[in-house]
Amino acid sequence: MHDDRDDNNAVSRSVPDGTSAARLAERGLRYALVDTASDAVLDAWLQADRRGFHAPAPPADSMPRRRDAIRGLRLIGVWDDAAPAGARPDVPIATTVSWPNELTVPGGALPMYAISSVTVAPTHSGRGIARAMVEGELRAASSAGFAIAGLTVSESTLYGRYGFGPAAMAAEITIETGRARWTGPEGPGTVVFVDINEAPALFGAVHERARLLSPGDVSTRGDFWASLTGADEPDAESTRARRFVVYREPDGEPTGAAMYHLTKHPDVFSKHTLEVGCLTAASDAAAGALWRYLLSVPLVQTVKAPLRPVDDPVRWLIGDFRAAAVTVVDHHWLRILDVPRALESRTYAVPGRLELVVRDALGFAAGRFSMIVDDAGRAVVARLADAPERDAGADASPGEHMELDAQALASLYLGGVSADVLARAGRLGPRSRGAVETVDRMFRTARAPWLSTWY
Ligand SMILES: CC(=O)SCCNC(=O)CCNC(=O)[C@H](O)C(C)(C)COP(=O)(O)OP(=O)(O)OC[C@H]1O[C@@H](n2cnc3c(N)ncnc32)[C@H](O)[C@@H]1OP(=O)(O)O
Repeated sequence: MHDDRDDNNAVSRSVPDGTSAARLAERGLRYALVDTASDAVLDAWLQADRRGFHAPAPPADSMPRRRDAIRGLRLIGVWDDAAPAGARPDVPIATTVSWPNELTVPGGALPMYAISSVTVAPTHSGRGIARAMVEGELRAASSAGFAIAGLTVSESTLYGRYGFGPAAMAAEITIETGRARWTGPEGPGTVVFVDINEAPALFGAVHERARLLSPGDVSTRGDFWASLTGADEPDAESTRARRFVVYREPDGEPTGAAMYHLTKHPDVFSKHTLEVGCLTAASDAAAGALWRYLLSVPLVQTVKAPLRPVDDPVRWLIGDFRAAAVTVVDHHWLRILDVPRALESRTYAVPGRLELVVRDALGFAAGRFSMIVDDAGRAVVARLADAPERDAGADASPGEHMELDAQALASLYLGGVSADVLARAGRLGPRSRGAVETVDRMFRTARAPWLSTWY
């Protein structure tokens, strides 16, 4: 298994991008790595990050924990040293954070450069600061040897311009419990309540197995499960409302975990809404048992589960298909930085040959590539000379031709969208039509890609 810690050290120490530093310096702004040895500097960065997402200032006694959670990461700040009197010059006007994690892909996993906390203070928006930071992080990822970068987004309009594509969708599932009637099998194990103190370790252990079953899912950072469950802030009102259940196999092994809270109906005590904060499962039996449990909680009229896989089997586990309403949203956005390495890191459903011509305004993925997949589903991808036309008569013909941009390539990568859909939407080059069926046979996966968390 890949060890994230080695990459983490390399990433957090690597210098900030010179091109972006120069671009921002022209505007009188200082772009730099955050000095993670200094508590005061970390606190100022955290303040900027929370302000960027309109979050309340954190309680003072939570600061040591918050600092520890980010100290090992690559933190970038942008400072306006010419801020007028009264403004706090130590608080950055823009932030990003990055760290290495592992992305599950069909047939394996590969290191990924995760980017988050991209914020620019409203006082400084619209001046190209976010662009400089995101491009800087992509250059940093590429020079550190990452083949792929990823992020989850506050708005889906932000990252396509940098070559990110929506690669794994999420389903928001709303189920009317009164109509649902369980028809699925009964698992052999048991659903039990667990205390919040036990929740982070149990949820983390289950997810660590579950994430490897879903292309598109990622490894999580050390503090992630304490933060998601609220175990790091047990007295907060939102935490106290949460309930935690675990599915244990007959031998006691936990293979599923769910967290939820109830939103009370203002008038009718039997019409509450149960909101699922997390459902992670390493087996179909565990997922089914947890769904069955959630749909049977008394006094609940509606169960709402955001962030589910688009092919969640739950609609086939209940008696009334229309008891469940499903809305699909973009969720995991990926950016391919090294085409041969990214494509060679996953397996493919059938053998085949392709010639890919990738356009990329930022350059990372641009070029012509031959892709040959063998009978075992393993790919060999090679950069070809940049001649615009291949020699049609040559036996070494790289295969059917597909022309696309970096964003479309990222969306195709995990099989989350078909080339047919992209072609119908005019997202592939005009000469790509002949390759569509081949690409779809090769890239398709048994399961829809899914990212089970935010990061
Ligand atoms: C991975 C994550 O962290 S997702 C979280 C993103 N951050 C947030 O949602 C926090 C609140 N928002 C913000 O902090 C800022 O408004 C940001 C980060 C979204 C944008 O910062 P800015 O410095 O104003 O962006 P910048 O001026 O660099 O604009 C870059 C490009 O994005 C576009 N853009 C900026 N804001 C938006 C928006 N809300 N919707 C669509 N496009 C936008 C600009 O038009 C510009 O396009 P172009 O370069 O192709 O011409």
